[in-house]
Amino acid sequence: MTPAPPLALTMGEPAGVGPEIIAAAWRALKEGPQPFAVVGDAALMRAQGVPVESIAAPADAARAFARAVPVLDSPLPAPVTPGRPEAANAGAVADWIEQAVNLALAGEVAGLVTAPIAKAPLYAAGFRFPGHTEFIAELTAEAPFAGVRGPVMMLTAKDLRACLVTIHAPLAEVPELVTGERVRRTARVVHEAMKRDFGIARPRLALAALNPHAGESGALGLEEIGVLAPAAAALRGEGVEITDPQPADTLFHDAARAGYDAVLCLYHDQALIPVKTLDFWGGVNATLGLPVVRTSPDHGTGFDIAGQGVARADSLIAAVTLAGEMARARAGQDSFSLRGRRWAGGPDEGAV
Ligand SMILES: NC(=O)c1ccc[n+]([C@@H]2O[C@H](COP(=O)([O-])OP(=O)(O)OC[C@H]3O[C@@H](n4cnc5c(N)ncnc54)[C@H](O)[C@@H]3O)[C@@H](O)[C@H]2O)c1
Ligand SMILES: N[C@H](C(=O)O)[C@H](O)COP(=O)(O)O
Repeated sequence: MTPAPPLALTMGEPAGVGPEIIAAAWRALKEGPQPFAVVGDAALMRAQGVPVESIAAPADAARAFARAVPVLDSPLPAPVTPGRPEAANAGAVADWIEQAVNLALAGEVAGLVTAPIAKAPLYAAGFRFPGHTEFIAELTAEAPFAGVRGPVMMLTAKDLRACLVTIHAPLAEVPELVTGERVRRTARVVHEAMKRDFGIARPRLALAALNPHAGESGALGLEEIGVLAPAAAALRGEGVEITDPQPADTLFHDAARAGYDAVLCLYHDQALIPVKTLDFWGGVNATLGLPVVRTSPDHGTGFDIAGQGVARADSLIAAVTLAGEMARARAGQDSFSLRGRRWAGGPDEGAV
């Protein structure tokens, strides 16, 4: 089996569940066609009880992948205690992400998968971005990109792709942030990403309303009349197939999901509740509208269970699988899907 081009997998917060779920993901995927090179601390990877091979370049990953975790070694400055993030390591966590992005921009990897980071310790160390999404957007801002530039955060599980119009905004600020321009830009990014990264020739988008019953013709709020419906009409006028704002509670049942390829949700939990309800363990966070493919597990660092050997790798496995599929779609390769492949412990067909 010809291995796919490697992905870069950043280790994330070393005191979180990242190192152990990377080890579990490698055990599940090592016989499969999608190699990855870990960007992180080789000694910490080795401490997870898996064979590790330090490699000089991502091109060496495929050769080693079936027998050892390939690591582009970038050692941490301070020791790691599971569950207790160390400020001295925050710089290395950000550096790993930057290294992986640069490898993707240079074409040395097909995309990147990022193990969870903990925001608060990074903020305390001076990290000035809300999270990976905005950081990677900044790192790729100067790179050429033939399309409407994001970033747009998408959470996906099984057949649901939920794309966020606002991300980590306090709920009280959402109505003011949901402008016609932000809705139009998000929809354009999603429309193009469905074609570029998912091979969907004629994307069908749904738009969630903000207010109960989509505002009840204005009786329960005016955002649908004044902002959302006009934005949807303008988008349809430029060839983006998108619904008028729909009552959010009617958008996520089985039959509704069959009616669209992606749904625009106006705030964080409007997207993440249905995604994590549909498949808490197999959801994936993907960043759309950037020059690089990037996915991440839908969960965080799990400090309360880190190092206990109970963290599940389902979401990371799904993130690696999806990144490989998006990279192949983006590269215009055959629409071969990893989902059709089964290997020891890997995701079953349709698991995400
Ligand atoms: N992909 C990412 O980088 C990412 C995603 C979400 C949250 N975060 C960050 O992670 C930190 C902690 O976030 P949180 O506490 O809100 O959420 P969390 O996902 O870390 O933990 C929530 C609950 O889920 C459990 N859990 C998490 N991952 C698990 C796994 N793989 N297997 C089994 N159980 C698991 C935890 O034990 C905890 O009980 C925050 O700083 C947050 O911003 C990062
Ligand atoms: N997507 C996660 C969530 O919102 O629950 C998390 O915050 C990760 O965000 P980044 O991928 O931007 O780090």
